[in-house]
Amino acid sequence: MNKNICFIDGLEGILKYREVDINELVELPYDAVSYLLIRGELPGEQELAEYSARLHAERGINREVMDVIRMCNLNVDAMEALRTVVSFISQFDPDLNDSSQEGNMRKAIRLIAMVPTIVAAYYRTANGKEPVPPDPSLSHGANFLYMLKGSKPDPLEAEVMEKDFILSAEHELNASTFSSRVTASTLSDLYSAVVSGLCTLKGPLHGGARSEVMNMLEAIACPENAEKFVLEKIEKREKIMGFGHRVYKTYDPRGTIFKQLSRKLAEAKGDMHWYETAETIENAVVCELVEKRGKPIYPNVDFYSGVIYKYMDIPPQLATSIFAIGRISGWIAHCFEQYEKKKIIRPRAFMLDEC
Ligand SMILES: CC(=O)SCCNC(=O)CCNC(=O)[C@H](O)C(C)(C)COP(=O)(O)OP(=O)(O)OC[C@H]1O[C@@H](n2cnc3c(N)ncnc32)[C@H](O)[C@@H]1OP(=O)(O)O
Ligand SMILES: O=C([O-])CC(=O)C(=O)O
Repeated sequence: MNKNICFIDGLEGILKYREVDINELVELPYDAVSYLLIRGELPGEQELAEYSARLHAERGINREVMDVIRMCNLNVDAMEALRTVVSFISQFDPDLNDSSQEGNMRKAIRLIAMVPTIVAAYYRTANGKEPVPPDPSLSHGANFLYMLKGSKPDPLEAEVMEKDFILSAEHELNASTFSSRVTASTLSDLYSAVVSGLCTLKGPLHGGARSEVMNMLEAIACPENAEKFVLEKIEKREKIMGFGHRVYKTYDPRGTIFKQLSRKLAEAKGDMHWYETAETIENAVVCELVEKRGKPIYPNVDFYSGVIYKYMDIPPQLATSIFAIGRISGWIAHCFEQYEKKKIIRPRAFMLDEC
């Protein structure tokens, strides 16, 4: 029997994927974490080499897909493009209607491998640049940055990207995973389930908050403006993006790691500006909400990840689609578990009263 995909202790701030703590997972390659989520066990050396080789071999996209990406970037934003293109590529998958475990695994590998290529190609073509083909010698994170920017990434940025994908990979029955699982529960195909996840991740109360955090940082611009911005928002009873969580009543353990990583990047670049702006926002939100509500609200996974993207020159428009690159392994792990159950998820309407 497989270990639970995810364990969250929202009071103590503990997160595990398949019983491995997030602080240990973040030291592994994304491919190993993806394997762990989907297969249920950490891979041995040989298994990891084989899994990575399969992922690296499936990173390319064909000309028809490139044409659709070029069409998308005339009209739609990155998440709309990603949703459309993932739906479009299903027709090229020879295993689309093979619902055996092996057929689903082949689809999973293609999806995990191709999504970063789609996001990077969308970004480059939208900015009048030629897409950069994937480099099979690079890790998941380094290859994504290479396809996005067109040059081999600095090692610290590659490491941070890899960790970002790991920290974003899985979070139990969050809204997007739930919608992927519902789709899988009808025994619909894996592409359809991933499209459901993308559609749900896009909203600003979920993964869309990551883009909104970056827009907020840009609007605030410097630490001196942060407190006033926060106080005005709270006064108007508006939400501060990147704060609060349905499950965590304490600091999100991924928030702690993202905060450390954003400080590391800031120091390496000799530019504390965005880090200090973010920290001032955090202090103001925590103090003001303790004052107003008697209890604080802490940064969630979307807050300091947005700071990291600022340091890596990633535009806000891409932030949520980059979240999806990490989260797809979690969606797929849940779909596989659901396929095993062969049971439709069909809650009753009264259950929504508790949401
Ligand atoms: C990957 C992810 O999905 S992580 C979450 C990303 N989303 C965001 O960052 C958006 C901002 N945050 C939020 O909207 C919420 O905190 C959610 C959606 C994450 C969690 O929502 P819920 O558990 O339903 O909490 P809910 O929205 O009911 O908030 C409870 C209280 O805290 C307040 N609150 C919650 N989040 C915030 C926030 N970010 N800023 C200010 N106040 C907040 C609410 O106004 C509410 O106050 P009240 O009791 O006085 O009415
Ligand atoms: O779990 C949730 O509700 C939101 C989410 O996806 C995350 O925090 O990663």
